[in-house]
Amino acid sequence: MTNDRSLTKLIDKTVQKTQIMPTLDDWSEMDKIKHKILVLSGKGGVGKSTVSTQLALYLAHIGKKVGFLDVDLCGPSAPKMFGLESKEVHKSSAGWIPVYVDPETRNLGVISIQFLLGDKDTPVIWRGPKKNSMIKQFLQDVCWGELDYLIIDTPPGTSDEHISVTEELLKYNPDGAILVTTPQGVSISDVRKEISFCQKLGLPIIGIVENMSGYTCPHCSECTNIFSSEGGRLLAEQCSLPFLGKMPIDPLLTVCSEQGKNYFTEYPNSSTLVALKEVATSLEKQTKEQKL
Ligand SMILES: Nc1ncnc2c1ncn2[C@@H]1O[C@H](COP(=O)(O)OP(=O)(O)OP(=O)(O)O)[C@@H](O)[C@H]1O
Ligand code: SF4
Repeated sequence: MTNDRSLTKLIDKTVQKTQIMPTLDDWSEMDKIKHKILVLSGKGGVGKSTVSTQLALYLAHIGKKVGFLDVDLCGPSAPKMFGLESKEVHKSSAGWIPVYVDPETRNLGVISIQFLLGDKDTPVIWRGPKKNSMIKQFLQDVCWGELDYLIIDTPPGTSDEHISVTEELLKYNPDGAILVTTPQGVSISDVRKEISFCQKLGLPIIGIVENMSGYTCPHCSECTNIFSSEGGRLLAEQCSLPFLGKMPIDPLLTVCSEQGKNYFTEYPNSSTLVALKEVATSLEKQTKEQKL
């Protein structure tokens, strides 16, 4: 006969099992995605969303199939950066259909809570459990189709959303996390916290990107180090992590992000594009090596 205690244990085990084992439906959608990448930063405003959106645009630009999931529920910025602010997401019987940056090629699909809100000024005032269930739905109910990369942009820090998205993603064999930092000490010390967050949850770290590393003059393309430089590279060396590259401060990039324009088609010969190519190449190399 089963007593109360063993029954509770049995239920706990079943719950754990159903939480860990994805259903066949979950596998079929997430299994079509080759590389699943989380983008994290310890501090706000270091350019995490800029780096992740530009990386997604660049990967799509070189012919990859890319999905972009914005799990910043309280401050979604991806729709604006992709020029999709007024769009709405549609639901089919199979799940949500991403909003495509170019509806013809459909090579870059985006999902953000902003597409569900209608009014972009509506604030999301949700407690942890509601946010967690939204994130879970984002990871299970979107019809991405076959993808080379799914890039997941997160809010800054290590909050409830990060734990939920990481735990959920770990069910689907992710490649790991890219950590974005600026070269200065304060941001670097926050990245150390992100490193230990990843280590505690068992999420591999793909590498570190140093953003706002020097200033590219929009007139002469001269790059000047206005802050200390190389902090991200040094941190990567100290922690034995791959350094994926650095992106300069480029005022033209700010303008493109603000106006939702594609930087590469606007400035195809810029030094920032060279920097971004380096980051994308390192990312491709690291994710290939990790999956071997
Ligand atoms: N390399 C860069 N060159 C020029 N401007 C940049 C660069 N990186 C980021 N920015 C600008 O800095 C501001 C903050 O960037 P972004 O929103 O990407 O940061 P974030 O780390 O995602 O912030 P949060 O997580 O707090 O929302 C934006 O106005 C963006 O255009
Ligand atoms: S960086 Fe130097 S060369 Fe370029 S516009 Fe400014 S002052 Fe002129």
